[in-house]
Amino acid sequence: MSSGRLLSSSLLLADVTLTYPDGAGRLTALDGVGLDVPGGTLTAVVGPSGSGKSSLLAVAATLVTPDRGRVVVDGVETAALSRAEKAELRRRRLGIVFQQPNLLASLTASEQLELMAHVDGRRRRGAAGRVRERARELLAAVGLAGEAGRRPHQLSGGQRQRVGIARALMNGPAVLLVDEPTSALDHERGAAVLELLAGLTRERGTATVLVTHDRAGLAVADRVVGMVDGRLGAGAGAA
Ligand SMILES: Nc1ncnc2c1ncn2[C@@H]1O[C@H](COP(=O)(O)OP(=O)(O)OP(=O)(O)O)[C@@H](O)[C@H]1O
Repeated sequence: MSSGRLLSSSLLLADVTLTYPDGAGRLTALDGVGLDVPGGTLTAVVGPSGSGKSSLLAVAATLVTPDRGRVVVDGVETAALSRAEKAELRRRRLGIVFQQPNLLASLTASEQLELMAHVDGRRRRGAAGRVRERARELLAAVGLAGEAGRRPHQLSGGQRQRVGIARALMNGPAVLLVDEPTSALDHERGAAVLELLAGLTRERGTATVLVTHDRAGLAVADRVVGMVDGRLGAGAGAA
């Protein structure tokens, strides 16, 4: 094991501060944030608009570099990585689920997932068949075994979000970052998507961070943290 790796947690943020330019000064979006999410657990982050939730996800995703602090993804310290190394880390160890799944209109559900594996670029002999098999397995895991051949316009909003979740899991990520996955869904479909995320987190051992306003999200979480003015605190019931 190289010295840059830690085994204790799959996502660790320590004393993370992020500021943005704001006129003549700086706006503090994250203020000394610490978060430790072990594999196989789901942490829900709740908080008012502008409190820093999206910034937290962007930093955890290595899309934005904080002014200060550590971001450790699956044991890898990210501070010293080049842009290319961060991109590879994202492809191999991070899964991201967005508010809208942004599926490609011309591809079937299975092809949306297969594309992820090809972008990942790990090609082996016979890989295409295995990639297809994995896509089918994941679509079955999100309850879409019968929909693998359907294109986005033939799927409901909830089904499209499930495709987005399966796609995020395609490369076997250690860390799953989820941003308001139920905002476009009715209560019942939203609750089902959140239950699914919690189940997949335990089954696949991902360290999952879920930003949500949805009370059903709090119910499925192992831990709820509240975000106020860029700071994290215990947040059970804070939504
Ligand atoms: N690219 C940026 N440049 C400047 N300021 C930004 C930028 N992104 C976010 N901010 C500011 O940082 C603060 C935190 O924003 P962030 O989007 O992380 O909050 P949020 O909790 O996700 O909000 P919402 O729930 O509305 O999505 C806000 O004051 C916001 O205006």
